[in-house]
Amino acid sequence: MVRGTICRLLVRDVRFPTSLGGHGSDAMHTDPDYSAAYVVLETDAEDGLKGYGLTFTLGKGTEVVVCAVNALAHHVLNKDLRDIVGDFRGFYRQLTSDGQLRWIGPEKGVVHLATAALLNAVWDLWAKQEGKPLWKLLVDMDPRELLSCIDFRYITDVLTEEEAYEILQKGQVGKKEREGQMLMHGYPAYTTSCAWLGYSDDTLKQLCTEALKDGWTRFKVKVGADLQDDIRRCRLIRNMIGPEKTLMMDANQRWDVPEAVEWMSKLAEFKPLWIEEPTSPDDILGHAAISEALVPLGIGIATGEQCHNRVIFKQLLQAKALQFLQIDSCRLGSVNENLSVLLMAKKFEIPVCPHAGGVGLCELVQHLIMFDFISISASLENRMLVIQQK
Ligand SMILES: C[C@H](O)[C@@H](O)CC(=O)C(=O)O
Ligand SMILES: [Mg+2]
Repeated sequence: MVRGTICRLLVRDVRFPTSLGGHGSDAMHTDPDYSAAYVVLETDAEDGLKGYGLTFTLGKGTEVVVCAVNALAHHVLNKDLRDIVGDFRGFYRQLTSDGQLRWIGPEKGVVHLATAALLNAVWDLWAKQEGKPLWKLLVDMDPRELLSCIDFRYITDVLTEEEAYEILQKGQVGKKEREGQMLMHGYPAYTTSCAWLGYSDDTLKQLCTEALKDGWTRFKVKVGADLQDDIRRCRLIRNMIGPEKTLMMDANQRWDVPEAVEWMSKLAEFKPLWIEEPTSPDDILGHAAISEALVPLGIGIATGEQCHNRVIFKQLLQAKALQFLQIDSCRLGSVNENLSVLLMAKKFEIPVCPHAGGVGLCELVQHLIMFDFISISASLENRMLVIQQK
């Protein structure tokens, strides 16, 4: 049973100097310091449990997100946790509809990252009070209760609550077996850790050798800054992993639409499963055009790590602009909004391969994707998550 009134909210600016080693670097983010705005919620309940939530940032931006969390804090403080989760849709909408703060969103940018951090902390607290990991809380939840956490505003033209209910009802079949499968075998994963853009060829070779030794079979390489470098690095990694293993490429929004098509046509010989974020995350029709040109070459489009909200995902799906959908546990408005995107992806039969890798993301996203497999998608085909290589 959920319990207690939220009596304290702490938010910390946590940063790691990853830029010093080029870790996490790509064609647009050459000096990322992996960071997080980290929220801790305390209640007056005697159990002493706390809710921990975060959103991922790249360094200096963290102080701005911390400010936004503080600006939203009054929506959470002194609230009874039962009232929050008892009307989670209403609470999500209260946060995202703040009459003054929504002007600097709405449901996008810094204020939405702050919403994600706060709501992630609420979900964590709820799961802890129920004595379950988050994925299990979601899996065990009655479909109607689960749907009551989702704000369907702006997406009912593609997914009504009743359709979502039918999806969840169908997902009940074989649920126990899939849960057992997850506990026994886990979820398929890939690594990006060998091939950040700032790494030398020697580092790439060394990390790739270690990854192969550790049994990795799916690899992602950063591309997009210099074509000749990309050709050399992609050849190197493809030669090392062989023709059978899976290779993905990630351009982190570097290109114009025609440039993306031209560039990827030159990298097609390395047989990438997908090109990720080929252009601006806001350019839905641009993604559709790139997809139309590259799918015949066997290259899918993956995007989502910088998609603001469910509306952008809705339109990407409507426009057939992506073949792999990458939710982000800390950019969308927490579990609430991620649930709506998982359900839309199921309706369009597009596999979800979440974005992760940054501070806390791999840990968070496991819960969402396990729930997706057990209760929604019931499929592992063309699906994987990303885990940090040790
Ligand atoms: C700046 C981040 O490291 C970014 O490159 C992550 C990313 O695009 C990914 O993991 O995918
Ligand atoms: Mg990416």
